[in-house]
Amino acid sequence: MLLSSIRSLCYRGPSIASRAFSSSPLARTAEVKSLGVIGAGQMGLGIALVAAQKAQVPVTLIDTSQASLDKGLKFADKLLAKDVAKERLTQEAADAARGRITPSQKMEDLSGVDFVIEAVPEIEELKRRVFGQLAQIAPRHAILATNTSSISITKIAAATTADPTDLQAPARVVSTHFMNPVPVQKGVEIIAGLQTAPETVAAAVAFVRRMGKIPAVSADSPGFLANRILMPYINEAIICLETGVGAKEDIDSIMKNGTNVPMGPLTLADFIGLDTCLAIMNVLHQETGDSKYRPSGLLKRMVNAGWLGKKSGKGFYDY
Ligand SMILES: NC(=O)c1ccc[n+]([C@@H]2O[C@H](COP(=O)([O-])OP(=O)(O)OC[C@H]3O[C@@H](n4cnc5c(N)ncnc54)[C@H](O)[C@@H]3O)[C@@H](O)[C@H]2O)c1
Repeated sequence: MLLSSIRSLCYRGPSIASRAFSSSPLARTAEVKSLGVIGAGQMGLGIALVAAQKAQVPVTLIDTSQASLDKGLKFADKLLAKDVAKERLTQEAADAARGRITPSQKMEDLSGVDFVIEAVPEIEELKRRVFGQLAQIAPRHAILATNTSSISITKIAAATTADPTDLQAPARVVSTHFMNPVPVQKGVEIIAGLQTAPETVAAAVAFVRRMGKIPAVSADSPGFLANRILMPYINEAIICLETGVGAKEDIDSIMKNGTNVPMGPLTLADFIGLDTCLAIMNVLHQETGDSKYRPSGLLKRMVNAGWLGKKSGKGFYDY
């Protein structure tokens, strides 16, 4: 079922990129022996930690900010210590997982990895710049994955064409869209751009399975599946707050206790990050031109105020 979804979502025309890539040894994904993660924020850190623990591959974790790397690794230590305390993990396994993660501020340290997952902020220009660099640095067999929540994979893949001698780079770009928090959520959306080779999608599916995750395939459509459904729900909850339909506690309470989800939509928005929620709503609104996706005014004002949710200490609630 999943494989037929992959086939129907991937372009299967006679592209040079696709033909060249299909003979690559990476079609056999057991050969993914090392991972690079770009961005050590809440998503990148979680991806690095789960890959080190479950897929047991060495991970090079890149961030331009030393403070983010320090904060991320401190958080990894805390998560591992909690697992050891609860006897979900032995101390040896925790030490081994932590020892597989190497922090760095240099993209050049990705020159030997087999698979890269980018998790920098949801800004199209930034992601395009990172993929432009990555295509020049990563080995020519490496899968180049993005964790974008909403930006077109086709556009991100197109940013890898700076080197005219590397025709197959866009065919190696795919999305592995992990859910937050990565160590807890099982689902991962896999999205192919127009240029993505079917082998790249198969490699992504196989690798996230090695990480203990459950892949689901989506088309390269605004918001993909998860955020196309989730974000209008969160946005509507914020509009209900803004227009006085309910207090924040009541909005969260009725959705939590009435639809059997672990937290209400405003708490969830705080956990995701209000900047990320706004960025996704903007993509849905701009790409579809449909006013039903217009971001709430309150969401915009909160982001302008720097109230980004849990990560900034203040959102709909205080942290
Ligand atoms: N937060 C969520 O719930 C969630 C869920 C799924 C997907 N995503 C997506 O994952 C991505 C990352 O989101 P996040 O919540 O982890 O963001 P975040 O703000 O917590 O972390 C981003 C990190 O990227 C670093 N960074 C910025 N520019 C960089 C560069 N050029 N090179 C290397 N590192 C750089 C920052 O220093 C920061 O540490 C976004 O695309 C987001 O849409 C987020």
